Amino acid sequence: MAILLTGGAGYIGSHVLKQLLEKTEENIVVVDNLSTGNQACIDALLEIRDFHFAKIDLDNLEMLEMLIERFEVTDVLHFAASIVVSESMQNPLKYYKNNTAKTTGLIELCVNFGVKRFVFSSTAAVYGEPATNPVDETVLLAPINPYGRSKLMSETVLRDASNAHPAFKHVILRYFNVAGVAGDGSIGQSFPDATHLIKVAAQTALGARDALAVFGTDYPTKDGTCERDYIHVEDLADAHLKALEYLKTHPSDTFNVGYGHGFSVREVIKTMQRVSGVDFKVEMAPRREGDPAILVASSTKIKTRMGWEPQCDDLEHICKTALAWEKKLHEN
Ligand SMILES: NC(=O)c1ccc[n+]([C@@H]2O[C@H](COP(=O)([O-])OP(=O)(O)OC[C@H]3O[C@@H](n4cnc5c(N)ncnc54)[C@H](O)[C@@H]3O)[C@@H](O)[C@H]2O)c1
Ligand SMILES: O=c1ccn([C@@H]2O[C@H](COP(=O)(O)OP(=O)(O)O[C@H]3O[C@H](CO)[C@@H](O)[C@H](O)[C@H]3O)[C@@H](O)[C@H]2O)c(=O)[nH]1
Repeated sequence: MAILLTGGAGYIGSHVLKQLLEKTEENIVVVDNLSTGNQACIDALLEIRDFHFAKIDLDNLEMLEMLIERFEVTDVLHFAASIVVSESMQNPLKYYKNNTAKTTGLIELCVNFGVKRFVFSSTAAVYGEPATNPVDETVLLAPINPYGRSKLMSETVLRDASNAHPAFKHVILRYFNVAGVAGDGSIGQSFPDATHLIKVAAQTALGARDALAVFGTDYPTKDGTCERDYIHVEDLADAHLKALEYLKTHPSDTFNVGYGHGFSVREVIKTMQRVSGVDFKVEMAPRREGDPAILVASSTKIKTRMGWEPQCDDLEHICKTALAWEKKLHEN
């Protein structure tokens, strides 16, 4: 029995990998093409305990098949994807190919080779521009960008596969905005061109960028800037461990993972300025294509059904951990 992680060298996958290595005794296999993930992260995690790492693309089905058979993989956590909303507007085919087509190939392989449980990294972007917030899992799914549509299509493939093959069960986790890094500072978000607000704010506070651009100040929100539900990556990682346990005794299902309250772009910037002590330069810019005004999770379902209890629901803490990691990257 073993757990396979795709995209385990990336930001979220590596934090889940860390918790699996620390808290379980399962055999673990990681595949990643290192397009945005990073070898240093794999090396740091190998210090905790041994696992198998293969640098391959998801489309290498031959190698994936060999790994699933050799390690007798029973569980798959599928993180590997392209993730930047704005890039998906410019280059949608990259998203449909890397996210939907390759995920379909992986699901087919899992069904054919007896994988029992599959946890899928979906996104709040499947909700598009919801009529009200917080959103629960039952509201209309109407993504407004190719990234969200590529993930929604994968959700559909997964549901249909489980319906047709009941021995293959899944949990879909719809993450809201993931931020922060591991409290011990051992791993973090390393991709230098990352576009996420909190990482960009930390880089600007440290002088790695001249200014932070606020994308849109005319949204129908509390201060005109977009509102998002920022969830600490360690709480998100814990949801994956709970999802694997849940699937052993429950049917397939879908869960939001967020805190249930939103912060505007201006509020995030103010928080980063406060924790860094740097009044960095902020510039107002036009809206970024594909951005909804507000996305906030209702997380009642995951709390009541899986017993998930967030430990890091604190924007200051999230910003502090992101800043500490950025400092470490800066010094190396
Ligand atoms: N970061 C967020 O706020 C957020 C929110 C919602 C959902 N998600 C989802 O979470 C998952 C992980 O995101 P992340 O933030 O860790 O991104 P990331 O870019 O850090 O991680 C993705 C990993 O997958 C690898 N990868 C990509 N395509 C691959 C392929 N074809 N073959 C093999 N490896 C491949 C990359 O090298 C990287 O290590 C993604 O599925 C993303 O859609 C992220
Ligand atoms: O330099 C920046 C970066 C971001 N923003 C704004 O900050 C908000 C958050 O943006 P970002 O951190 O890039 O995240 P999202 O575009 O909301 O998308 C993230 O969150 C989604 C879930 O809500 C995931 O699915 C995506 O993979 C992940 O990139 C948005 O309103 C952006 O317009 C700025 O104003 N300036």
